[in-house]
Amino acid sequence: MTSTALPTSPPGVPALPPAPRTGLGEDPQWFRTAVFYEALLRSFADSDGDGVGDFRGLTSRLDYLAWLGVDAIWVPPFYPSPMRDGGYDISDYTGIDPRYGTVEDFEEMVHEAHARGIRVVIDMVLNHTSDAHPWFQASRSDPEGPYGDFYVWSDSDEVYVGTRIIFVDTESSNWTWDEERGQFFWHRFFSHQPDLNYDNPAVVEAVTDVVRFWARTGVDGFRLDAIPYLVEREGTSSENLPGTHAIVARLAAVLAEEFPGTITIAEANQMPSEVVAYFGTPDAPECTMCFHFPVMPRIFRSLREGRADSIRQVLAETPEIPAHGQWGTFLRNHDELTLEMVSDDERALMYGWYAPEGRMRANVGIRRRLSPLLGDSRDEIMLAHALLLSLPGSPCLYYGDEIGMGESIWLEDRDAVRTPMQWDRSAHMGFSAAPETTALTLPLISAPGWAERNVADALADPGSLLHALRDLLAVRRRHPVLGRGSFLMRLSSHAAVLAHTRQDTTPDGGTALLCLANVGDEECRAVIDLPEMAGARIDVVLAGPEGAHEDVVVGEDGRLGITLPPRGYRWLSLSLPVRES
Ligand SMILES: OC[C@H]1O[C@H](O[C@H]2O[C@H](CO)[C@@H](O)[C@H](O)[C@H]2O)[C@H](O)[C@@H](O)[C@@H]1O
Ligand SMILES: [Ca+2]
Repeated sequence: MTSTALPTSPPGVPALPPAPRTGLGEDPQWFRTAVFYEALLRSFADSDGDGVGDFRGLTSRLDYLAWLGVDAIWVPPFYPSPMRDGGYDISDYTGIDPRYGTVEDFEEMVHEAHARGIRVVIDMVLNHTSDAHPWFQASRSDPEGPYGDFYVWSDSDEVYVGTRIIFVDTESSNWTWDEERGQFFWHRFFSHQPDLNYDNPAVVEAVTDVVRFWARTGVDGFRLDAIPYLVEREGTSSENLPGTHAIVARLAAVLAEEFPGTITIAEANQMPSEVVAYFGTPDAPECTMCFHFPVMPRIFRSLREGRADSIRQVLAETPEIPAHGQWGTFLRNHDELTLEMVSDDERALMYGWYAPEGRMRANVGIRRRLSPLLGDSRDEIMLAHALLLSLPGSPCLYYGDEIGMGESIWLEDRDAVRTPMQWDRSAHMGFSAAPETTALTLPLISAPGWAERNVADALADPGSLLHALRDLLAVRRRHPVLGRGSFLMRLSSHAAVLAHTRQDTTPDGGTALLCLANVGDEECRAVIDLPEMAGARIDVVLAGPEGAHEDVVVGEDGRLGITLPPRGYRWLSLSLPVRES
């Protein structure tokens, strides 16, 4: 496969200035209040009728994303790749796979996104390459050559034995024997994805140049894929090691100096106590944002237990983060619903509730989409989003979940949740203008009840899930305290009711939002302790599910009593009365 390379500066020549980000506001803190949207390029919209989604297709749908209220898109890897891991197996870091379009198409997409006030975050896979990458080909054939030390080679596979295997469905070792070189090579993921050797300064230089290369295009940020695994050491888990942090900090310093305002998002599927280190420190910052992995399964767990304890607990175990940082939260993404960060008991519960059939599982997780996971329950989907949008962090939606798209567990691996976007009822559900006989990148969902869902129908129905989610996003946008404000868990008298406040700390007291969620499937009454809010005035900002709602007050005793319907949620704005001094 050929690639289309962007023009680059020869080594030693000062980098070109980044492309201007025309159309965007000047807010360097934009990521705090942003709603992100993962647009899986190959499955989003196909402009040229070859059955594969592409940049021009994505560009043609930006108006829809702007309408929905999306502030930033995350575009998964689009680089040349043998596509044995959905593009996370890169064979050319500075090219664009021609199936996705040209350099001009990419630049046009970034430009048009910016013109609509939408930022663009691209995926950067630094831990490993495809075995088809020329670096690996050179490394295996010429051990003494310039790329000989670019990967982690060993005469023995009895090295780093304390390191867990991540892709347990397919891999039995993190080492694979290479006949050509006559040595084992190290890989944390598939055996066709050799890990780069970050102990080699030439590797660090090479990947830093790759990051510079893409930063120059004017993208707004990078999702740093699989970042905990850069460096490995004997006698450790080879995860989150100091050497790995040093490399992330170095990358951050390069971006801050040469491309200020470019954000990084750490994909570190670890417990928050470990992840927090990927924010770095004010003196040595690392990432702008880090995904918070373990809160996600706890949202799902709480809905089946009818108790909010597990969410409370994981948030209690979440450390404070430096002022420059922000969590990234999500309900689903292009991978399995990962259960790596839960206990064995919790995992068994989650499989029982959400993956009763073996085919629904992949590695350590569940390869299903949001709507089918939640039994296509509108109330549960809305409640899950109300939680997502009110807990600390900037939320990321997954394409298609806004119309309740289904899954295909008959497809292999995580392709179950990567089927083409369903835009309308035309051929190929509006995803592609390809002839009816053309095989799409993946087959469309065919199950009755799921196959027909599409954006056009949802747009035409003011009562649709799509409209309800758009309204929810609009409420969040009107309340930036949900992105910027401090977070405090509140004491609730009912186990099913999660209560927390988000508060701005301005000299006059600022604003506070009380967010309530009844994760149970029965109506319940709860009393919430708000000791410093006695007598506060309350405005209802959000109330669901729809229906009549009682007026509530914070009594002079600092308590608020409320009855919530099954799966009910409320966002209440609290303002303290001005007291005479
Ligand atoms: O490039 C390899 C993989 O990298 C990301 O993986 C992450 O997802 C895994 C689950 O599929 C997870 O277990 C791991 O901890 C993460 O780093 C990427 O999102 C995957 O699509 C990709 O296969
Ligand atoms: Ca195409």
